[in-house]
Amino acid sequence: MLPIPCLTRFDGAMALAGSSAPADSLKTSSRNLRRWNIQAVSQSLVSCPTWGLVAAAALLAMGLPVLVGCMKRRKVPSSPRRSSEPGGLSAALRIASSLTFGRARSQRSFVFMFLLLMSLALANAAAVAQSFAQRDYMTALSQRNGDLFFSKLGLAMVLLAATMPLRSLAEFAAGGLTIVWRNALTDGLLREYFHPKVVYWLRRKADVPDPDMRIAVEAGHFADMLVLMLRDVFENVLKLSGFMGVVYSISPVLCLVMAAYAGVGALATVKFFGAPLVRLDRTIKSEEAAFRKSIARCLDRAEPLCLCRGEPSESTEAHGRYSSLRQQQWARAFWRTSLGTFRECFSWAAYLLPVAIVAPLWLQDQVPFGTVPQAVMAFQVSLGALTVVVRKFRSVSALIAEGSRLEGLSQALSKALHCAEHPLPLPQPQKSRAETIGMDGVSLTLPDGSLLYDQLSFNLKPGERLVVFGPSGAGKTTLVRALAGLWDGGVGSILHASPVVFLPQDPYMPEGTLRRVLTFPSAPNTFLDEDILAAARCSCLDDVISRYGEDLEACADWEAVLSRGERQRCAFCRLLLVQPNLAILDEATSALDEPTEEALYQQLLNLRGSSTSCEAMSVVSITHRPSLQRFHTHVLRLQVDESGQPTWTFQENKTDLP
Ligand SMILES: Nc1ncnc2c1ncn2[C@@H]1O[C@H](COP(=O)(O)OP(=O)(O)OP(=O)(O)O)[C@@H](O)[C@H]1O
Repeated sequence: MLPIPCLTRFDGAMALAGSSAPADSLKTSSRNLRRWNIQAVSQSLVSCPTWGLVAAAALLAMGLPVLVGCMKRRKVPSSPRRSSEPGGLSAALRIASSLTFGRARSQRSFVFMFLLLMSLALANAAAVAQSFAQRDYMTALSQRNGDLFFSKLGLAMVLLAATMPLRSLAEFAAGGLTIVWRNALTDGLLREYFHPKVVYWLRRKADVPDPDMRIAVEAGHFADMLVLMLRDVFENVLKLSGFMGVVYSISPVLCLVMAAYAGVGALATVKFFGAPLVRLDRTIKSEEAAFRKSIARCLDRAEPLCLCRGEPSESTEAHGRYSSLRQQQWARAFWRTSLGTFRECFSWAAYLLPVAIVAPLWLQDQVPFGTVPQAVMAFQVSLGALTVVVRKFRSVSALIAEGSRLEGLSQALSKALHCAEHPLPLPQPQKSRAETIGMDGVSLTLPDGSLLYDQLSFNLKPGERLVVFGPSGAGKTTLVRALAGLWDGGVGSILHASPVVFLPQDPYMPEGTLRRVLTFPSAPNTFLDEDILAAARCSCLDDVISRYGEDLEACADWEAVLSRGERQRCAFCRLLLVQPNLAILDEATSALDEPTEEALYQQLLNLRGSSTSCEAMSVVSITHRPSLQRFHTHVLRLQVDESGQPTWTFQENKTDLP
């Protein structure tokens, strides 16, 4: 039910009018009373010190936060982290428009938007009709016309009843739209995030510290707030179109005053509170994410942290982050308080102005009494619609902050996608079977421009195996990165066989079953159970599979329960199952004892590449252990000469093969 707040202000006059005379003499006596009332009102307006006090208090309450806000503006603490998020409103608008008109739009979102718009439009029409019914029953009440009063009251109740299902429909449409938009946002971000090699480049190149939080939490929150905002805008435009006409029909002056007042309010809000609140919201979001990540990281790396007794140091770090976050939160609390006070003062006018302008019209007999509460209601609703920015500014600023963070992630993903598709030098799959790896004039550089190696060239034929030696930091892993397309500094040409399997020193352990761990990243039903178990035994994993009763569906936190050597053997099992044409092992057996390592390499010698039926698989091994040399046909040595320049030698291995 819409409010009728000014009724009580007129009940004294009504009581006087009602008790003074019979109905036919009412007009004359009430005219006298009205004259008396006008005098009384004007007298009290001029003379009563209370009014002056109220006005002074209002001015002070409105001015003080703005004044303190101006003083504090310089004191908004700057974040210790430099944010690379794109600019606020435009970024949020870009995301919103991509959901509505861009790639992420869907037919279902239009259906929900249509339902939302229709239900709000009908509910609003019912509310306008209700305001007229209200005017009539209030007038009937002042005239003591019981029949008219009850018939108009009945009409108002029918209109109210019609509004209820329309409001439920609007609620449902808003909920549906939120889900559709959240899906669109999350799907788009996830698709890019899991595009091959994008995660690597996102971590290396982009200053986006918390993509997980943005995708998992903020995308949903943004969709939620965007729908609420859209609903508010729809609702307020409709209200405005309905009730502003009502206000204008009652008093054009009131309509003008209202528009001017709303304009000033919106401008003051955006100008004084806009920039600092949006900036603080954005900074707090980033710092909260960094704070959360620093705590989660300690849990992830719990064992090494406890072993090096690093808790006090990490605790100091976490408290430091939190204290910076707290400063930002205090600053935001101040600005929000100022905004809230301003909003309160601003809304007083919705009670005072229409009464002050329309009551004299009734007192001069120019409008019926019901017009006064109707004017108050229409004024409040229209002013509310015009000042939606003032009222909802906290949500607007949070929406802008999250929109800009999502746009920041989207831009970082595009950049990472570009790097993933254009690494330097660009490794190409081989065209002929004459070689499994060919490097021609490859020079790799570090981000600071220093040279790792110059004009590196060598070839391996199918079945040949290369071992790479070199001191720590010589660039052995960087060579693997260049082969995998994970490097962006260098020139030259690289060819390699396909399929190729990379085995890093610290292999990736997925969540889930033992089957998934032993076959990752192949689909679960790619291999037969007996083949998986046989490959696990060949990888010296007998202990692990018997510990789980040879149950491939067993689940555990594999990162935590398997030793590093066991994890390396799991990765080796994947290699035995896939049998690619080329395997690249970067210290992939470094955690194993020598007999186990040699047993695994012996297995490699027996493997045949998946598409070369007669040739054995080619292997590139990076290691610090000279004992592995005898399993390889060629040796590449990366060194640094006396003058500090990187050099390399590539030779055939003359030692006897096992
Ligand atoms: N993303 C990067 N940015 C800057 N420098 C890097 C980056 N990655 C590697 N480096 C530097 O490149 C050099 C070679 O690193 P790489 O990991 O290839 O050495 P490595 O020979 O494999 O060493 P180790 O035997 O210790 O594993 C090192 O000095 C390292 O600090």
